[in-house]
Amino acid sequence: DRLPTILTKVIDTIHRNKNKFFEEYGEEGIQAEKQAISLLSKLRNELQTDKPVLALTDGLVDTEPWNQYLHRQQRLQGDQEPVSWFKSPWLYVECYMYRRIHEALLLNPPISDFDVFNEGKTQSFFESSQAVMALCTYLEGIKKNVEELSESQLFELFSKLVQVSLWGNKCDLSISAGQENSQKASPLDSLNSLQTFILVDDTKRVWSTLISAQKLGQSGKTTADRVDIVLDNAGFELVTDLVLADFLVSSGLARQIHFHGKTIPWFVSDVTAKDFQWTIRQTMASNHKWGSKCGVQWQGYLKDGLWRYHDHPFWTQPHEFCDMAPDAPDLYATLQGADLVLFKGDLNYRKLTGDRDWEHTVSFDTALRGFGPAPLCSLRTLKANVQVGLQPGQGEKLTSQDPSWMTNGKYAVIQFHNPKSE
Ligand SMILES: O=P(O)(O)OC[C@@]1(O)O[C@H](CO)[C@@H](O)[C@@H]1O
Ligand SMILES: [Mn+2]
Repeated sequence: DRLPTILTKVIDTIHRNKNKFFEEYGEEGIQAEKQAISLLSKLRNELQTDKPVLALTDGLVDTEPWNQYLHRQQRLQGDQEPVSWFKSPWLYVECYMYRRIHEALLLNPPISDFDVFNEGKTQSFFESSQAVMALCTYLEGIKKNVEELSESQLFELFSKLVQVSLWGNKCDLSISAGQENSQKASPLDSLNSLQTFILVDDTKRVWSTLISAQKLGQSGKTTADRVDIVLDNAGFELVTDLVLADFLVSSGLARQIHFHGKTIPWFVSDVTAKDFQWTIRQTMASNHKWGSKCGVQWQGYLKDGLWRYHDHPFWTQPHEFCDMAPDAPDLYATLQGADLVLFKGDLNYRKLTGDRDWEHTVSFDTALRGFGPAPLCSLRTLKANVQVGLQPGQGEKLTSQDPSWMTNGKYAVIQFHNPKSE
């Protein structure tokens, strides 16, 4: 239901920007706009009428892996019928739609790098600005006396900011098919009342991992070397991740944070390099004292190499993460350098667990099927029907109380896996 609506909005966005393309590129811009819309209308028709999934033709670095994946699907389903939209795994065709949107633009220079989701992402940031400033104010308050805090006080703050980042994942524009979905109130006030909606809470295990990774650093202080954050959505969610990352670095819990974003516009609201830089610049430019102080600090962390931003085409392919070691060994090796990897959001959870119809009581470790480059934790609000690691009877109870618990975004998990303790 959602995908055709999203495609229609994409077409409308391109059309609304016709004048901008004309001003920038003249008649060539108008031709590109028409061509891109025609490709996207064709795509919508293919999707709605269960046509075969087609090979990509745009010659990007990931075109070949995508086309190989199509062959893989074809082999899996047998060679009688072509792989088509309704008869293929949801995870695969949903990812494929976003890659085809990118292809439609890429094949049409000069508008190839137009981000069709940019308007929604920036709007969602501006609509959350009060909540953003409340978070920045809170963070600056913590940082004033962070040196004097005991380990248990640090744990309390860590747990709180993990939850803020967790609930930040409610604000995604894909689940709402692009409808406005921002954070209006300060999330800090509602953490207590949201606690009962966290179905699995492994925060203490995450904390123990961070603490046991503390080594004596060059500064003469003990710290873990590196925490990686596999980002999800721009807008409010990204700010919650930056706030958590700032806390980790400024409290000395981690020396470095590596962020992982997307190379192309993805699932409506996911973070690209441009969104990442824009969000930090925008926060810096805010006329709120603590907001701009945070923005300046974040820019400084990037300049000093304490924060790094990476992207890799694997994040915008349809593969489950247990395929990462063979299919993207360089990315797997990068993640192996982290003391802890945080995976944000629902799509990452689907890829961690392979989006299978697991029994809810199957363990997270089992569902990962060997994926474990480093200790890892999923921070995810539930929006798709896969959930593992629950207690016996927990899933049944939820189904009877709230039948759409797996998809309505009201529930969440903080789920941890340590490959070293297996
Ligand atoms: O990964 P996110 O941003 O938490 O969620 C992405 C999402 O909204 O998009 C799909 C629905 O179209 C689902 O995978 C999931 O519910
Ligand atoms: Mn997302």
